[in-house]
Formats: sequence, C-alpha cells, structure tokens
Amino acid sequence: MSRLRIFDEGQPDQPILNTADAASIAAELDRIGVRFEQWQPRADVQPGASQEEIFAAFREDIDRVVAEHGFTTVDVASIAPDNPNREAARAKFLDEHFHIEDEVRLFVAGAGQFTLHVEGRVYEVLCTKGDYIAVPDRTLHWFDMGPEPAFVAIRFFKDPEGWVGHFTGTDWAARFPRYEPESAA
Ligand SMILES: CSCCC(=O)/C(O)=C/O
Ligand SMILES: [Fe+2]
Ligand code: NI
Repeated sequence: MSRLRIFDEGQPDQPILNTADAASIAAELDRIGVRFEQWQPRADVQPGASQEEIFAAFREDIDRVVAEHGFTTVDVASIAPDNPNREAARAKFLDEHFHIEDEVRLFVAGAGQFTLHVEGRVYEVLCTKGDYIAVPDRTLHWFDMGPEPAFVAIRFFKDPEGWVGHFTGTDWAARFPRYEPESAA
C-alpha cells in the first residue's frame, strides 16, 4: 500500500502525518507542487521484466502521458531482488540530490521510496504499483529501493541530460528512515 509520511526536518523520529489514503497523499503533495495519482495497472508484470516487455504492456499509458506532457524519451527502471548489481543500484540514489528535469515515474510493479526535502519538511512517499508521481525539477530528494529491490517504473523525460543527479553533499538522507520493504504490503 502506498504511504506518505511527513516530518519536520528536525524530527526524523516523529512523523507529523502518516497516511495511506490516496486522496490525502495527493492533496498533501499537491501543496508542494508534486502530482500524485493512483492508476489501475493494465497488466501484471514482474520486477526485472525487460524494457521491451514493459513498453508492450503499457503502450497506451505511455503514449497518453507522452502526448499530454510532451515527453521526448521514455525508459524503464526494472530490478529484481536477485540482481547482482542491486547494492550499487541502490547506492546511486540514496543521497540527497536534484535534477534539472521533472522526475516523472509510473510504478507498474513493486515499490520504492522517494523522499522529498522541501521548505523544512521531509515528505517520505512510498510508491507502489499503479502510482504516477511527477516531482518538479530542482526538488531536493533521495530514492531508496531497499536491500532487495523489486520494482518496475516507467520514466518520462523531456531532456534525458537534465536527469543527471546533482548531489548536495548533505547528510539529510542518512537522518531519515530507510525504506523498509515490509511496510509496502
Ligand atoms: C523510480 S525510478 C529510479 C530512480 C530514479 O530515477 C531517480 O531519479 C531517483 O532519484
Ligand atoms: Fe532522482
Ligand atoms: Ni498528466
């Protein structure tokens, strides 16, 4: 189940909000310019599935999102728990960073946790299958796929170069909870 927890940045142990209600998640994220929607996935796919398989299964969704928002590139992040590169894949996004490009993702299998750091607050968004999230460019964030990653996310870009991560060098991410897979029922 998807979940949003909001923390004051000085109190990582004590969420000021904890909700699994999709409408509440969307409303809270809307206040900081983040779009969150829950879609009914049109296919069952497995973490680790190939990009070709995902493109074929979700072609209608992809075409619609691309047409609505003018994306120029689409790819797939797909990883299974037995992936030999899982540790490196996880480490890549664990520290606070931003992109000069909106971060637009559609989760079509499994789960992963985006944490956004905005105006003194920390928004921990556990994304699960069916979640569409669009995070504005320059939003400080980190992403934890957990020690045994299992997810497939379709990624939409206007300028793939803009997706390069700019790391802030802070330790904010280390102060907040890591993704705990058991909470992603
Ligand atoms: C959920 S897709 C993989 C993670 C990613 O693309 C990103 O930018 C994390 O910050
Ligand atoms: Fe990112
Ligand atoms: Ni849209």
